[in-house]
Amino acid sequence: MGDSNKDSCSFLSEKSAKIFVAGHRGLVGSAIVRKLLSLGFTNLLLRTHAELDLTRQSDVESFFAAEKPSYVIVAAAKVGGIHANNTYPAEFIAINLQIQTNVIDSAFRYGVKKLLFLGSSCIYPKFAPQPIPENALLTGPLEPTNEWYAIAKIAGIKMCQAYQIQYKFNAISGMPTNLYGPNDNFHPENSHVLPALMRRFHEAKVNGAKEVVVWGTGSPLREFLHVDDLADAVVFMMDEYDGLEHLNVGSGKEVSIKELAELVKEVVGFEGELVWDSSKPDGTPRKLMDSSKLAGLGWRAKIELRDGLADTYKWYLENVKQCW
Ligand SMILES: NC(=O)C1=CN([C@@H]2O[C@H](COP(=O)(O)OP(=O)(O)OC[C@H]3O[C@@H](n4cnc5c(N)ncnc54)[C@H](OP(=O)(O)O)[C@@H]3O)[C@@H](O)[C@H]2O)C=CC1
Ligand SMILES: C[C@H]1O[C@H](OP(=O)(O)OP(=O)(O)OC[C@H]2O[C@@H](n3cnc4c(=O)[nH]c(N)nc43)[C@H](O)[C@@H]2O)[C@@H](O)[C@@H](O)C1=O
Repeated sequence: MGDSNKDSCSFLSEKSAKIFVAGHRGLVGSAIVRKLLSLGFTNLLLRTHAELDLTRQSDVESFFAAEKPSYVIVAAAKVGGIHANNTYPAEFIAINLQIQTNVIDSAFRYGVKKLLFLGSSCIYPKFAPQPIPENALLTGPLEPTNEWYAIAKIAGIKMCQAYQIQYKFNAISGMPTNLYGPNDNFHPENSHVLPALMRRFHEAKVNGAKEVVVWGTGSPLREFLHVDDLADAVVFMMDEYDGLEHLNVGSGKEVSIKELAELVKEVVGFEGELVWDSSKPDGTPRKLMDSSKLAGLGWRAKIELRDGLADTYKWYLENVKQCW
């Protein structure tokens, strides 16, 4: 923690500071907005994709020149599950490199006090030691289904570090594990596993289907974190952390995809059978992160998976028509 630079760590005391939350309508961005509003922040700067396309460098520069935010949280990105990552590699590398490069560079040029960039646990090697410490970065080959996205995210971490080193720009990075919660993407093919299964089990229940297909073998292990816990961690890092190294943000608990499927089935109330489609990729066998650095600073996840699933299913039932 950078005590020598405590001035830039006063985020929580600046409730009227202008904060640009990029990607505020997404899973993560919307949770960050909820958290900031609940804490009493009054001056959030928000733009939809249609209002400001962050891949357009000159538009991003003009926006920062005109608005001059004090703080920036980068939750805008091209995001998707294993199938989307595997199918659209060009979009995953190009769009993510463009968005993050434009936002980080303009934030520095237009006097932003502090920026937080969000990566993902897929930055680590496919066969990293478990739980995965931050220093496992760049120690081995990546998981092929998402290496394009991972390369972009690694470039984002390195760009934050480079701007800290050369320009003393306070740009930090957090690496969340697999997330879920309100405002997730429930697309049948392009979403992540948890929203995909929630929708599939729900539709099977409503339609009286006897079976639900689940991808892969069910053996991969994943660590899930409710997005409200992530939003809490983001605010914590904005207030407390100025380090050069990225920080892992996880729940510390892992489940197999088979266990997850059984849990989602139970929460949704589907009573039929699971059928495994082993023609679909499993992806990384295991990616439990070591989040002890963040824990050492005083932050821990609070929401249990079962409670978070119930909360998300309630949201899904109330908002399903707005999901796509
Ligand atoms: N979901 C997960 O499990 C995980 C997510 N993360 C990271 O968290 C961050 C947010 O992810 P998540 O909330 O899930 O993603 P979502 O897809 O839910 O939201 C992405 C947001 O980015 C915006 N966006 C996308 N492209 C552009 C663009 N060209 N210009 C402006 N805005 C754009 C979208 O805007 P609009 O709504 O207007 O279209 C949307 O609000 C990402 O960096 C991701 O890597 C990390 C680990 C796991
Ligand atoms: C957050 C992280 O998310 C992605 O990585 P991932 O963890 O592999 O993501 P996933 O949620 O899509 O799958 C997890 C597991 O679940 C299985 N699975 C079963 N049935 C469905 C299913 O119906 N949909 C999906 N998507 N997966 C399914 C699937 O086969 C796999 O074994 C990265 O590309 C990258 O975006 C990233 O950083």
